[in-house]
Amino acid sequence: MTDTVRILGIEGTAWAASAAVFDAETDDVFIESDPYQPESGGIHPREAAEHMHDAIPRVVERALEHARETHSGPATVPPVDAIAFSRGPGLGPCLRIVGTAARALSQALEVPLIGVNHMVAHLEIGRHSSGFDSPVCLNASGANAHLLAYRNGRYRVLGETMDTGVGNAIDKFTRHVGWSHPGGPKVEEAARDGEYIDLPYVVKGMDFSFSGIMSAAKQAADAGTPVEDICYSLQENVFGMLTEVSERALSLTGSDELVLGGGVGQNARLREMLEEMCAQRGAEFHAPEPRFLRDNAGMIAVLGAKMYAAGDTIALEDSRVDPDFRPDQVAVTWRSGEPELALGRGEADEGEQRVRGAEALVTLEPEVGRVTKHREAKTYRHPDLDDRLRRERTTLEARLTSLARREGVPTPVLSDVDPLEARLELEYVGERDLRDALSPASVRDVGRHLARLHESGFVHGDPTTRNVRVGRAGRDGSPDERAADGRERDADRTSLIDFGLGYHTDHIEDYAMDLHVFDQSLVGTADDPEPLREAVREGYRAVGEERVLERLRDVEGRGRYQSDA
Ligand SMILES: C[C@@H](O)[C@H](NC(=O)OP(=O)(O)OC[C@H]1O[C@@H](n2cnc3c(N)ncnc32)[C@H](O)[C@@H]1O)C(=O)O
Ligand SMILES: Nc1ncnc2c1ncn2[C@@H]1O[C@H](COP(=O)(O)OP(=O)(O)OP(=O)(O)O)[C@@H](O)[C@H]1O
Ligand SMILES: [Fe+2]
Repeated sequence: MTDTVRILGIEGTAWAASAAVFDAETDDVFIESDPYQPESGGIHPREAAEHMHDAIPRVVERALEHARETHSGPATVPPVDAIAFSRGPGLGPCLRIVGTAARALSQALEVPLIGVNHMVAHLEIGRHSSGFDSPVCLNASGANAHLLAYRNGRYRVLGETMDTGVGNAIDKFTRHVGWSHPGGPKVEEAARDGEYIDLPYVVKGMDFSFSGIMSAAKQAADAGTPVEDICYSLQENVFGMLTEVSERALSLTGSDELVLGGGVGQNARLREMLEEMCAQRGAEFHAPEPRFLRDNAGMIAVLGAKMYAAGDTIALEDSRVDPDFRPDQVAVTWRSGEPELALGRGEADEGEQRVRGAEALVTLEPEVGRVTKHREAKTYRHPDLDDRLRRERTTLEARLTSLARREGVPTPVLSDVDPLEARLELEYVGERDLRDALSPASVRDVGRHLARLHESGFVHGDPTTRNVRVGRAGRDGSPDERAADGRERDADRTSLIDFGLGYHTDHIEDYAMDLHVFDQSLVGTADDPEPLREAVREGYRAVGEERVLERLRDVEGRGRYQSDA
């Protein structure tokens, strides 16, 4: 008998009925899958469940056969050590079939049961095959799109889609033009012959939205724009957005490793953009092989083995499936004691005068009180899109930095702007980034500033802990004067910088999103974010409207699994 761990994995959250056997000693992963292919339209939950009902027993049997064939122990010993299954997120009717099969098998073989979060499995398979320590992970799947990073025992959601998953968005467009499911590979194919047309591009901090670009794409198709041009431009904008937010996540966390997960990760253009972005900033990029990107039981078995080694099994009575299972709900038992991301590390050493942000190269001259910010070309983006974004953002940053200041929010004084060159010259403010000086008092101050912007009818757009400076402000406002208003100690006073993603709006939703972006960045950078999140709300309440905070609670309640509806 061998003592190597072998795990049987079962997957069936939506379309892939799949079973796998992972052998931890040889690192071999055997996968047997049977995809559901809708006759027309997208995934129908009932049809998908019928498919699972038929196909799960078949693929499980095939995987078990493989396990028996490769098993060296006596026939009385079970061929696998545990059964791991996707507990969610996914379509309820499909999940229940998988759950039932897994429970039955665990009882029949008398081996433990392991409940795996499908999204965490998409991430862990990349960590497993790359050997990276603590990467940021971009999950680009059908029903989801989000950025995850490990911190303090959980995978934190640094950013995510504000509406549909990325694959579903693409699939809806292809349905509109009459193509069969799944649409992603067809868009990739058609894009080869396309030319660039202007389409919306929406990122808010590390969150992003696909609804605007998708309606524009459908309208363009209805108006007779060549479909290959739309496909090409959809890929450029949608994948450009995902690449940009990934870069923001690397910049915010200080990580220099990125892994990709999910079915859309099979797209060569997406991988090319991520690869190029990472190369440009000196980070490492890894995409697992295609059979591990699309939904598959291999990733369930691999994570199952890690959980098994950590003793993370579940009792039958606790093994209910969860269609809304979020990755940040999972207690990451299999990584305890591992090193954390070195958060708070900047890209520049003390004394060095150049900082590479997510967007720009920033030259700091504190002794003369000056900062020069240059949005350099991002070669992963289409040049037309790149020119447009850099120009727009430079102009907006100049305009809103000054406007905020007039509305009483401390920001740097602007001394020069050149939109064509995407270059700004600003006053040097503060002593350090908020990321390195988090305190309830300082974030309370930020809460007040955001409320004041919103009261004036615009949003910051990217209020992260790196876009707030703390400590002695710029040239005006003597320390005494500011201390005299009795609010915060001088050391906790904050200035806002980097307004390039800001815009005018009177929608409560946009104000709530602004706060949500700040919240997520606190969650991503602080060990104990709760008191800080509370302090932001306190500060906001003092100046702004309660209904924005109410809307913020709605926004937080979203981000649930969305079916293909
Ligand atoms: C919860 C679970 O059921 C769900 N699964 C899922 O979405 O299947 P996945 O295999 O990760 O991704 C399927 C999506 O991946 C897209 N896709 C496949 N090949 C593609 C390609 N070459 N380019 C773009 N998209 C592609 C398909 O169009 C489809 O939308 C998820 O992970 O969100
Ligand atoms: N006016 C300023 N005064 C002092 N420091 C500044 C100023 N502007 C920028 N910095 C420093 O440079 C860093 C990067 O600047 P900025 O956020 O504007 O660039 P970016 O590329 O847009 O970054 P990101 O998109 O990652 O937020 C800031 O985090 C801050 O440390
Ligand atoms: Fe998936």
